[in-house]
Parts: sequence; C-alpha cells; structure tokens
Amino acid sequence: LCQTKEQRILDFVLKNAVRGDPQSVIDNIDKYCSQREWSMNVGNEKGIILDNVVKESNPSTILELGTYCGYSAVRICRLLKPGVRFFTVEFNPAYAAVAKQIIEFAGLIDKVQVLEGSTGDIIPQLKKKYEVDTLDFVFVDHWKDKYKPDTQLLEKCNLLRKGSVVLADNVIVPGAPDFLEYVRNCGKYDCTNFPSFLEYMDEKDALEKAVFRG
Ligand SMILES: CNc1ncnc2c1ncn2[C@@H]1O[C@H](/C=C/CNC(=O)c2cc(-c3ccc(F)cc3)cc(O)c2O)[C@@H](O)[C@H]1O
Ligand SMILES: [Mg+2]
Repeated sequence: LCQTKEQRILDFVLKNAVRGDPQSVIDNIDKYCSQREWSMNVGNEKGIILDNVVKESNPSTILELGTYCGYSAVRICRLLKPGVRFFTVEFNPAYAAVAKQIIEFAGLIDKVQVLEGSTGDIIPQLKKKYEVDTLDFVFVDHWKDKYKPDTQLLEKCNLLRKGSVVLADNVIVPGAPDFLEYVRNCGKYDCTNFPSFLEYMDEKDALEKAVFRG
C-alpha cells in the first residue's frame, strides 16, 4: 500500500526508529536511503556540517525552505533549546503529510510549524501572520532556481538582520550558480563554502554559508 518512495521512507521510520528519539529517526532515514532507495535528504555528511553551523549560530527563530520528508527539520530541531520557533515551508501536500508524521514521531512537532504553501507566498506573511521579527537562521534546500529570488525576497521583507545565517544545500550538485554569484558578489553577505559529498553518493557537493551584514 506504500505507493510513493516518501511513504516507504515514513513506513521504514515508523517500523524501525524509536519514537521520541530524533537521532534514531535520522539514522533510519539514512539507512533506508543508502541501502534501498536514494532520496534527496541532506544526509549525514552534509548533515554534520549543518549540525555544526546550527550549534554555533544558537538560533531562536529558524526558517527552512523545502521540507520534503522532514529529515533536515528533525536534524536541526533536535539541537534547539526549548522555546525556539522553527518554520518549514512545503508546497507539496503529500510531502508535507509525510514530514509532519516523521517530525511528530521524532517528538519534535511542538517546535515545528510546517507551513503548507509556496515560499513566494509564505515569506511575505511571516512578520504579520506568524509574528516573526527577524530570522536567525535560514536553511535553503528547495528548487535550486529559487534560492536567489527567495533570498532576495527575505531581504525585501526585512527578515534578515546583521548576523542572520543563510545556509544553502547543493551549491555544487545540482548547483545554484546564480545564488552563489549573488551572495558572494552583492556585498551584503560574508560567505563560507563547506565542501562535502552528495547524500548517499561519492559525488562532491557543498554547503554555502552566507551571513547577512545588515
Ligand atoms: C519554490 N517554492 C517552494 N515552496 C515550497 N516548497 C517548495 C518550493 N520549491 C520546492 N519545494 C519543495 O522543496 C523540495 C524540493 C527540493 C529540491 N531539491 C533537489 O532538487 C535536490 C536534488 C538533489 C539531487 C542531486 C543529484 C542528482 F543526481 C539528483 C538530485 C540533491 C538534493 O540535496 C536536493 O535538495 C520538495 O519537497 C518540494 O516540494
Ligand atoms: Mg538538498
């Protein structure tokens, strides 16, 4: 009855992970996607870099663009102190449904708001509708051609402040060349590249950290 890969990932987690244990959820998604079916989760190599950037930023208000199955939502939220707010945006209802169940199973649903819709519509609503002042941390992992326009939209909506961290997945594979060129040359960000590997593969990939200068 599990027709989609995402449902099969959820089923594997529900069967094999430990309820309320985010690390076991992460480990089992990685196990399924490396042994059975490849899937576009940030994975464990890039995930460890993500963990370190989150830890050093110690963020209180976090936004993720592109929830997919919720792997990076679980990865990020397992590190956060109580009382922080994590918003994640997903416009595919089937993916959002899987992600909510995975986040819930991990015991993190109280920290997470899965906002169903398009980033282009939701980002402008964050201040008024979701009572966001500014964002401390943004994880960008949705369609690669939307990285640059959505980063510019975050700026336009005054959601970034001095020191806000924008961390982008896949800047080598599939790549986000216009985003890289923008954040590295527009003069508004201090950029750091973190070379790593594509999830569950030996191919090179990288994360880019862009810290807003304010
Ligand atoms: C544009 N506005 C949007 N608003 C809300 N949600 C959006 C969205 N765009 C995309 N999404 C959602 O984000 C997710 C999209 C992620 C796109 N990611 C990739 O394409 C990707 C692709 C690869 C990949 C790498 C190598 C390869 F051979 C094949 C694929 C690896 C990755 O780590 C990736 O992140 C989906 O859940 C989609 O429904
Ligand atoms: Mg990715």
